[in-house]
Amino acid sequence: MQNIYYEVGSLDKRCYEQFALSEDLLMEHAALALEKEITKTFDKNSSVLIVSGMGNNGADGIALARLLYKTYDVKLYIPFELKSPMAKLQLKRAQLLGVNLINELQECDIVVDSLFGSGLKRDLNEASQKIIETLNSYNSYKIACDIPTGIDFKGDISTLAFFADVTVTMGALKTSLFTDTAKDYVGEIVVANLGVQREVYETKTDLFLLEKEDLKLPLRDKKNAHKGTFGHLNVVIGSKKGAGVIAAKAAFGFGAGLVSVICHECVDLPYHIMQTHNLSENCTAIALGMGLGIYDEKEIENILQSKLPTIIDADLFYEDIIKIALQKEVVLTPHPKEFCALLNVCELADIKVKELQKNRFKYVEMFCKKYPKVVLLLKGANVLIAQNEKIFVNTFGSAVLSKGGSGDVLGGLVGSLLAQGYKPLDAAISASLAHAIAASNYKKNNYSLIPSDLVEEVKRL
Ligand SMILES: NC(=O)C1=CN([C@@H]2O[C@H](COP(=O)(O)OP(=O)(O)OC[C@H]3O[C@@H](n4cnc5c(N)ncnc54)[C@H](OP(=O)(O)O)[C@@H]3O)[C@@H](O)[C@H]2O)[C@@H](O)CC1
Ligand SMILES: [K+]
Repeated sequence: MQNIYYEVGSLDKRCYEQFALSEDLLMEHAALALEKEITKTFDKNSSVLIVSGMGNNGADGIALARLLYKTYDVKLYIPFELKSPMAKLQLKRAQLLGVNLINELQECDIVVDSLFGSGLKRDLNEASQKIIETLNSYNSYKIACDIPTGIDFKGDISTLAFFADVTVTMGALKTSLFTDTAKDYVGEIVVANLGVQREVYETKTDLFLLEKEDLKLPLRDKKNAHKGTFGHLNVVIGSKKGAGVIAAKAAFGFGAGLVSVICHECVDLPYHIMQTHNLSENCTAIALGMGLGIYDEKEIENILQSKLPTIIDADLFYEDIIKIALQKEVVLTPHPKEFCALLNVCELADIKVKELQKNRFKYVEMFCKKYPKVVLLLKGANVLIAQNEKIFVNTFGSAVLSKGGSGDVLGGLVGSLLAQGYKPLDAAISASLAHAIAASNYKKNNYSLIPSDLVEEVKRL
């Protein structure tokens, strides 16, 4: 797990005040990290186009031009008059060496975007948009300094943004790199140390980036065990029966000892999934909401009042009845539209998906403040998993999963881990990672995955 921050200005300030590091020194390390990203892959004499803006992001790029001078074929393009004192100082240094300043963009082996960084405040003007458009059209290897130009501090893009292969971000990870909008632009993310190790630079945070190592599979180390040792999940089947059946199959494949569906009509089930009319006596967790449709209010009310660990998905986010469960440690797995409905039901906000997507962290925080026991898993290109004040980001998902049924598999995986005794937050984290990593292991192509393929990949983790 890695730390994430809303902003790192205060961490830079701490470096100056507590460790007597200078802005110049921090910037030198930023430029060294950019240099490393080039020298590790590209041969000497490769051509490098560096596009530098008027602020300190630009200054990082100009410092890089100096570091690469003589070994690489550097072309430095500065489209606007420099404003920041550091940028002016870096340019003076570069000019004293004789760095090649160019007046027109030229396609090179490598492009470094240091036009705007964390200081981007307004929409990109026309000239900047034109530059980014041209850079994006190049076949070059594209490196963004700190953050791709065009992505603002909230992670939003108002006009357009630089498409990076890699983003070398300065000091620490920022939330702006992990919005759904930013996902297509940031490429691989590398953190640059700014003169001290990250554990020194970073302070306490409640935001975390999940890594593969955070996936805790339900591996069995007990030898003296029977099926009851691994729990019994009850999946409530609704009017769209397939959803619950998909969840039940996924749960079984992810280690639940027993899985039953609660359904009053006949359902086509594999032999290893059982059917019941009421909660099973030895039930250890419940999954409900997927494909629910029209429901019996009394029955759902009873289930929501149960003390058993519960995962709730889909249709119930639109219903007032869900409030019964929100003072408990339930796991909720809404997609953005469902989360908007839930915020409305909970009288927290009346917003559309567009507004939510621009402020995912804000609305997740708002919800968790009101319901600190609930584990919220907000689906998206980057999944946010939150409880109380902590938010975890899962970036392993991809468009492979953009299919009907993927969410039902996730619900089943969460339910399976709950049934096996995982704490709700741990169940949500490991299920979400298993879901996304399994999908990325599917090698056929990125359009044909169906729920049963996904479950097969989960079984192979
Ligand atoms: N602090 C540190 O210790 C370290 C900082 N580091 C680096 O500094 C970067 C942050 O630097 P920064 O604050 O100077 O911001 P930056 O992104 O260069 O742009 C600001 C300039 O752009 C202008 N401007 C803004 N929007 C505009 C628009 N739409 N259209 C036109 N102009 C616009 C704005 O003008 P103003 O609003 O002031 O009029 C201002 O002049 C950070 O990303 C990292 O790379 C690293 O070296 C590590 C150490
Ligand atoms: K940039």
